Amino acid sequence: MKPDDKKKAAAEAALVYVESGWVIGVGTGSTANHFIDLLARIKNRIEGAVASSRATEERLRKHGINVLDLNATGNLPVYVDGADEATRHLHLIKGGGGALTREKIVAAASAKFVCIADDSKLVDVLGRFPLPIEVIPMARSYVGRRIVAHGGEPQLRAGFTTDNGNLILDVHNLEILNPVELEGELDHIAGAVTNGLFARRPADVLLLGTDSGVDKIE
Ligand SMILES: O=C(CO)[C@H](O)[C@H](O)COP(=O)(O)O
Repeated sequence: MKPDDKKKAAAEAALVYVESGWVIGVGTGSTANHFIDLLARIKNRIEGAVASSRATEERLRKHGINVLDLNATGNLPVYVDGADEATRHLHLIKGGGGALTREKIVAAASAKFVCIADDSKLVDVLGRFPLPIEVIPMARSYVGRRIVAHGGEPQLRAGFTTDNGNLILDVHNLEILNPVELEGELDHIAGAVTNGLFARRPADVLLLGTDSGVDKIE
């Protein structure tokens, strides 16, 4: 099965976590896009969705799905989003699409985080995928030096600005043996808005599209 078909299968399996009358959180990326396209089929049964990026907001609106502001909804029952890497402990690297800050906010405000991905995303140790860090532009060099002190190799994502007007440093060569600790340490660097580790608020369920169906890890 092609990776995209596996992503679609995982997205379809996430629909059972959506209940009638709910406002749900929706992530960003190609797997989340499959989920949005499938969600359109049941759009009349849900109240609406909170988007984790402008791109997602646009796609939801195109399907006629009601888009709501997180400030108006309060906490959400469920958030559905993809990941760049995931472990069996449900720790994730996210932010390949650069939406990590809004994704982390919506995940934090949701009772359940359902992560959808194809099985190529499952790893034993996080870090082969470069860890994205959103930084305030004036802090780019400072944050970079602090990352080097952590043993990482930061690379500026060229020509990219986040929905929040910031930059992304993609950090290579990290072997992340303790994601909970590293997430906290990186959170304390001045000028680093968000790092792409989702370990302090991990996924609650991981739905992985495989050649033989969808595996559920929880
Ligand atoms: O974190 C993300 C965007 O910021 C995405 O969830 C992540 O990059 C996975 O993308 P895709 O579903 O296209 O493989």
